[in-house]
Amino acid sequence: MFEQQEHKKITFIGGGNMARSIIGGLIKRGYPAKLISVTAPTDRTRERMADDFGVNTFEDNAKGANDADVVVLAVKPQLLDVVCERLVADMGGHGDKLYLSIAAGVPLEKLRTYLSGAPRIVRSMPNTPSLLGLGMTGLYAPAGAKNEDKMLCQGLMEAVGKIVWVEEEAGINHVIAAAGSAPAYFFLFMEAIQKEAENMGFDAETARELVQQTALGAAQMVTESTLSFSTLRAQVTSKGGTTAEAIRTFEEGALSELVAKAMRAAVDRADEMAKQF
Ligand SMILES: NC(=O)C1=CN([C@@H]2O[C@H](COP(=O)(O)OP(=O)(O)OC[C@H]3O[C@@H](n4cnc5c(N)ncnc54)[C@H](O)[C@@H]3O)[C@@H](O)[C@H]2O)C=CC1
Ligand SMILES: O=C(O)[C@@H]1CCC=N1
Repeated sequence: MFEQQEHKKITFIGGGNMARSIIGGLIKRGYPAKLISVTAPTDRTRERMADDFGVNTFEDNAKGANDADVVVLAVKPQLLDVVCERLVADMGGHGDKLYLSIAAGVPLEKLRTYLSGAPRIVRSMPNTPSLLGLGMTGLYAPAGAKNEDKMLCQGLMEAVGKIVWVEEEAGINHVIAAAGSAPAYFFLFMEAIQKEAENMGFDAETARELVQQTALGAAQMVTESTLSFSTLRAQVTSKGGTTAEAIRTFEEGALSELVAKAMRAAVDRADEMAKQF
């Protein structure tokens, strides 16, 4: 998978949770650490990146990005304008580099403005399971983007999980709702089950074990089966049994509607961010 990227140097601007997940996933897949650089303002972040993954680190964004082929924009959305403008000013231009943004809610046209008209920009929406090579990333490139650039970004993100291209930029916000933010939904659900298992008398460790092994088993069943989610659910739900009562309780609480509302709230927030940042 890395043939075409063998000589590509990647610099991550920002070394937070998401950059860490992608870098960890790349290293796990055998991407050479010496080709990866990370910039971050704090010593601690840079030290952790160097210690954990053996990548190059820089305090100065432009120094880190100067000889990169691909610059991954991995700072918080609200910092992107300042960070990008400073970056191109310090590099003396956009350098015709390929920029891959992972930021939620910052439209490509705004990125292009912040990056002084850079012609090669791809947007992506990854998620943190990338760290384990189990990421799910949405990618968007504008009409006219070079196929070579698209394939490079695809190859990078495929190295840490699965990818899907969206035709319209708005699709990136739908990927946020269904995948980028979604690990947190599952964690929340697990937190709730663990909490009640503890209320029922299990110690925290046992409660966690009950939840995590069940979540892992369920996710693995979904992955290995061609059956629909609802069929798999039906297989657990004996007529007149315990699961039926639990599911009825979820339905009474309109769980599906609540999930839909939460996903729409994530999209709305991304739309709002697009106006702000
Ligand atoms: N956390 C997640 O699950 C996901 C995050 N994203 C996107 O990834 C981006 C980063 O998010 P997180 O990693 O969660 O945030 P984070 O807060 O963990 O990381 C941001 C990083 O940027 C660094 N930073 C701050 N100012 C900087 C500067 N001037 N120059 C260079 N680096 C600077 C910080 O030190 C920090 O390491 C955001 O745009 C977010 O929308 C996208 C998908 C999923
Ligand atoms: O919460 C956020 O805004 C980012 C984007 C998707 C996951 N984390």
